[in-house]
Amino acid sequence: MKVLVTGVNGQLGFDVIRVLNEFNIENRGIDIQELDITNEDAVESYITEYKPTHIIHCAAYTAVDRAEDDKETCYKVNVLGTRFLAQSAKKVDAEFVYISTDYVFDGNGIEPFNVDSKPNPINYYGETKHLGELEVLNNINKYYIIRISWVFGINGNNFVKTMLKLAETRNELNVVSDQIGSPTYTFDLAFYIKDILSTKKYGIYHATNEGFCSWYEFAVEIFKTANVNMKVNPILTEQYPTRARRPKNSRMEKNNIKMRTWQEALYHYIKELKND
Ligand SMILES: NC(=O)C1=CN([C@@H]2O[C@H](COP(=O)(O)OP(=O)(O)OC[C@H]3O[C@@H](n4cnc5c(N)ncnc54)[C@H](O)[C@@H]3O)[C@@H](O)[C@H]2O)C=CC1
Repeated sequence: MKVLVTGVNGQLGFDVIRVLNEFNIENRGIDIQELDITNEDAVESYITEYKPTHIIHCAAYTAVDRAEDDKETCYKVNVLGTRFLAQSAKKVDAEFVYISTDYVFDGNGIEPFNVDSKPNPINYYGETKHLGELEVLNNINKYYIIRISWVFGINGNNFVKTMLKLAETRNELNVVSDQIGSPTYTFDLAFYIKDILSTKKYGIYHATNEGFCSWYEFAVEIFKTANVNMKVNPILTEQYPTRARRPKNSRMEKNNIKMRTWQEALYHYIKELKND
């Protein structure tokens, strides 16, 4: 196995490399400095030269609110970048892992979305991630599309770090309580992704830590786990307007995937953060 990982400076790519190294799997992690995935020629020559057996595509334009005003860049990275990578993967006969998101769904109802539910994104970022999925489906047969949600990892910024940072200057916070999903630790995802390689069970997957909660419940658990005193007040989405709409129901049904609960994952994550 020879694995190329994009987005290595991001949350997930960083942990994927950590896990591949732990298992002595030959790999190379790259980010925009080494290869801008929106440059078609550069992508093709990079991949035909390195000849990976697997590509784990974690790079993306992930600024959900900014995407509404910077559609061109978001499209180039999430749609064209994915197309170029998938086409080049096919040329060298590499398996392709595309990381997608709960934001491909509209969030209507209260039932979990399953892998066959129809995507219907309600913000531009979600739209481009869905178009990215279609690029994968149209360009390569050996693919794993893995939809993940509410990610937290050691490298980069996320909700957990934001909450703990706010606690340095505040003792009361309002947090949205009517968006429900599954917080997920990138380290757990990285193990899951490593295990799926070469299974040849190509298709679409939902991978998250076990259990659902609101951002409000997530925040309460973060402060409890980190032993921080904080008054957290539940508020409605309407009371916290953002540039991009967010789906209210981000519950995803998983197909035969058992991961530890988000609370257990959070406990280990905060322990790791404190050791930093
Ligand atoms: N953060 C989250 O809560 C969620 C993330 N996802 C998906 O998971 C994947 C990983 O997310 P994160 O690690 O949180 O993202 P991140 O934002 O931490 O990292 C993304 C990386 O992509 C790189 N990148 C951006 N444009 C590039 C370009 N033109 N060429 C090469 N590299 C470029 C960035 O430099 C960055 O290091 C993404 O596909 C994202 O859409 C899905 C659901 C939730």
